[in-house]
Amino acid sequence: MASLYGFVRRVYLVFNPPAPKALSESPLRFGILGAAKIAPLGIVWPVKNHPDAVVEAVAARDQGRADAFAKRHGIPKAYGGPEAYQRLLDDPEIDVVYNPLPVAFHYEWTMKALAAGKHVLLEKPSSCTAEETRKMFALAQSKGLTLMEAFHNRFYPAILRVKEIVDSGELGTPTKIEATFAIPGGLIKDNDIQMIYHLGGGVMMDMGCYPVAMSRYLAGTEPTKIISARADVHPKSPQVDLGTTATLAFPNPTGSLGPADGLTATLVAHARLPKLWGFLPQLPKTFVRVIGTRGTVELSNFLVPWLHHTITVESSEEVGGPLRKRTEKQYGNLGYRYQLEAFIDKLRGRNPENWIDAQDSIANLEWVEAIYKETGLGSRPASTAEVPQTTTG
Ligand SMILES: NC(=O)C1=CN([C@@H]2O[C@H](COP(=O)(O)OP(=O)(O)OC[C@H]3O[C@@H](n4cnc5c(N)ncnc54)[C@H](OP(=O)(O)O)[C@@H]3O)[C@@H](O)[C@H]2O)C=CC1
Ligand SMILES: O=C1OC[C@@H](O)[C@H](O)[C@H]1O
Repeated sequence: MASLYGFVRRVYLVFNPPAPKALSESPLRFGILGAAKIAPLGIVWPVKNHPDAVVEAVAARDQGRADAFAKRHGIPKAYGGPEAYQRLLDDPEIDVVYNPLPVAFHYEWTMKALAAGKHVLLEKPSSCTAEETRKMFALAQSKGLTLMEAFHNRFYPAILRVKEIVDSGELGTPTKIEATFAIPGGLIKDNDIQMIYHLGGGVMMDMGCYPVAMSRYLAGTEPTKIISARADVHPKSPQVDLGTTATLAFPNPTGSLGPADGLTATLVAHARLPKLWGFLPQLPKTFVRVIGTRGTVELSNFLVPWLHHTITVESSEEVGGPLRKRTEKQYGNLGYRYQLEAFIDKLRGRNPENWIDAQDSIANLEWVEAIYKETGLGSRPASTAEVPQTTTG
C-alpha cells in the first residue's frame, strides 16, 4: 500500500511540480524548438519547479500548434511558421535552447542555436554521427557556451547508487553487464520519428543509445570492440532496426584479478517485442545488471527509476562464498528535474556533481555507429544543412 502511495505521489509530483519557494530575479530563459511530445516531461515541468529558470518561448512549424502548446503550458511567446525555429534563436530574450527535434535535425539546429549565442540542452541521441557531435561540441567550446546531451537517467539517485555499488568493489571484478530497453509492439507506430530513417530513426539510435551509454558508464571505460551485433529490421523499411542486440568487449578492469576474457556487455533494444506464444504481449523491460566475481547488482528500471524500481544486490565476502541478498530503493522527487538542476548549476558557474561531457556524447555515438556498421545497416544519414562552423561561428 505504501509503495502504491509512493508511486502515485511521484507521478503526481512530476506532472504537478510544486512551485519553487522564491524565483530568481533574472531566471535563465529557455526556448523550445518544436512542440515535441517529450518537451513537457523533458523541460516544461522540470522548469516549473526550478527557482532559476523559466520557459520563455516555444517554436513550431505551424503557428496554431505553437499557440496551443504555449497556451497549455503557460509559455509567454509562441513562434510559428516556416521561420519559427530561427526566429526563436534570434530572440535576445532567450538564453538557453532545448532541442527535442528529430535526431536528423539535432546537428543543424544545435549549430544554429550555438551560433546565435545560446546554450543548448540537446535531446538524446546527440546527432546522427559522432562527427556531427564532435562539431557541435567544438562550436560550443569556441563560443564559451554550454551544450549537454539530455541523458536524463544518468542523474537519478538510483543510477548513482548502482554506480556506487559497482565502484565500491562489493561485487568483485565486473565480468558482465546486461542492459535491456525493450517494449512490446503497438506503442511505436510506423509514422513515429523513431521509425523513419531519414529523420535519424532506428531503435539503436532511439532506445539503444541508453543501454550503450549505461554500459559505458557502469564499466567506467570505453569498449574495445564489438563481439557481435544483430538487428531485426522493419519489414517495410530495411534500414530501420526494430530490435538490435549487441555484445561489446571492455578492457579487463583490474588486470590479473579478472577472468581472462575481461568484461563483456550485452545490450538489447527492441521497439516491438514479439508476442509470447503469438498472442501474449510482453511487458516492457528496462533493466541493467552488473555481474562481478563476487556478486551481482540489478536495477529493475534504469530508464525512469524515478517512477519505480528495485535495486537488488547479491554479494559474498569471497569468490564462491555464500551470497547475501538485499534490496534497496533510491527515489527522490525530482524526475527529469535532476538533469535540469545539473545543467543550470553549470550555467551558473557551480560545479554539478554529475555531467555528460563532450567526450562521453561523442564516444556513445561512435559505439552506436559501430553497432550499426556491424549489423550491416550503417549510420543514419548525416545532415546536409549549411551551418556555421567553429572557424566562422
Ligand atoms: N529524454 C527522453 O526521455 C526522451 C527523449 N526523446 C528524444 O526527443 C526527441 C523528440 O522526440 P519526440 O518528442 O518523441 O518527437 P516528436 O515526434 O514529438 O517530434 C519532435 C518535434 O520535431 C519537430 N519536427 C521538425 N521537423 C520535423 C519533421 N520533418 N518531421 C517530424 N517532426 C519534425 C516537430 O516540431 P513542430 O512542433 O515544429 O512541428 C515535433 O514537435 C528525439 O530526439 C528523441 O530521441 C524522445 C522521447 C523520450
Ligand atoms: O528516450 C526515450 O525514452 C522513452 C522511449 O519510449 C522513447 O522511445 C525514447 O525516445
